Amino acid sequence: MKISVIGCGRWGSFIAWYLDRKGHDVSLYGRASSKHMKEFQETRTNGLITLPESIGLTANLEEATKAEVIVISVNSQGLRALMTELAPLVLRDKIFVLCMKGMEISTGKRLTEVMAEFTDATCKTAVWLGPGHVQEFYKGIPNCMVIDSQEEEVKELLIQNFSNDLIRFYYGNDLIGNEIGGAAKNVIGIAAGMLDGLHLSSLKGALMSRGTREVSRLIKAMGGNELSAYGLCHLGDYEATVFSPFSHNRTFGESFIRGEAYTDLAEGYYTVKALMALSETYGVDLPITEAVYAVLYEGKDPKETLNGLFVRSLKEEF
Ligand SMILES: NC(=O)c1ccc[n+]([C@@H]2O[C@H](COP(=O)([O-])OP(=O)(O)OC[C@H]3O[C@@H](n4cnc5c(N)ncnc54)[C@H](O)[C@@H]3O)[C@@H](O)[C@H]2O)c1
Ligand SMILES: O=P(O)(O)OC[C@H](O)CO
Repeated sequence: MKISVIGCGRWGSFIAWYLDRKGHDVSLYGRASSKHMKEFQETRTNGLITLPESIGLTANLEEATKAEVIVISVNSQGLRALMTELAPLVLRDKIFVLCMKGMEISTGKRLTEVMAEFTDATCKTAVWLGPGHVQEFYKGIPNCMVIDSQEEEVKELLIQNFSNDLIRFYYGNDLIGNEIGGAAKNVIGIAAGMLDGLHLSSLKGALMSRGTREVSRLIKAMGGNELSAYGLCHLGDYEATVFSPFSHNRTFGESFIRGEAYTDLAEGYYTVKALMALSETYGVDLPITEAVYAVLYEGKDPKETLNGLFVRSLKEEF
């Protein structure tokens, strides 16, 4: 398959490497101003991954849209700007694959809903979610992921053509649940980092249990399948987020508690805002999300906020 990957950061560059390794004809697009693209053009490496010569590097967006499959892996808040830039090219008969975990804060939309504003009926959109860090895949450590789409034939095509010994893909069947679950796991990842920063890592078991529970409530209220919170998009991603030293979201949470600056993309920092709005819209109680929001955006003391979670009225577990 001829595939373009848009977004040449940590994840987009890995996807390009992975799909090239799978035998596809891959090119990687990055803006000419991008430091990631400059690094790849000059050295073919970003320190995490080295791209073989078989992967074309381009800073020409029109060229990137010639492929039949267009994978997008930019920061979630940047998707609308990217699609606005693509709009004059009038794209038809394309399959877009979103490799991103977030939601649009300004509208509260899931990323496939943002895509729907920009694509016509000839274009199809899928999401690719689940656990995995470049550092591990690149060493040959396998993992399981999920691809979901409203179009059955698109799921089939992508899963058949993308699976191999490194990634076992499952067929998703709950776009709402998978998108919300994938985005929300980054907020739980920040909470996990905060616990690490407070030397309370032993609470991560409870975080896993209660985090999945609150996300499952939200998914159900939004019309999705609550079980998706226990699937690869969310619970299945906790090892890579709640526990991994490679997780940007977990590291961001820990750095925040320590008062240290953190500059890499931590999607949960933005997603927490979108989840707060959804909590209100759907009337769903999201105590962990609220706690993360209070610490990040309202300047609340982390330890006191945690104590606040413990003194809420006592309730049934399920
Ligand atoms: N296991 C997984 O599924 C997994 C793993 C890592 C990251 N991710 C997701 O991938 C997404 C990207 O994360 P990352 O860690 O690669 O971030 P990153 O900051 O390393 O890379 C993002 C890239 O997007 C580029 N970009 C932003 N707007 C653009 C635009 N309009 N046009 C072209 N390029 C644009 C930036 O220049 C940057 O190079 C996030 O949503 C993240 O949650 C998923
Ligand atoms: O490094 P993080 O926290 O952005 O997480 C990356 C992936 O989503 C883990 O599967």
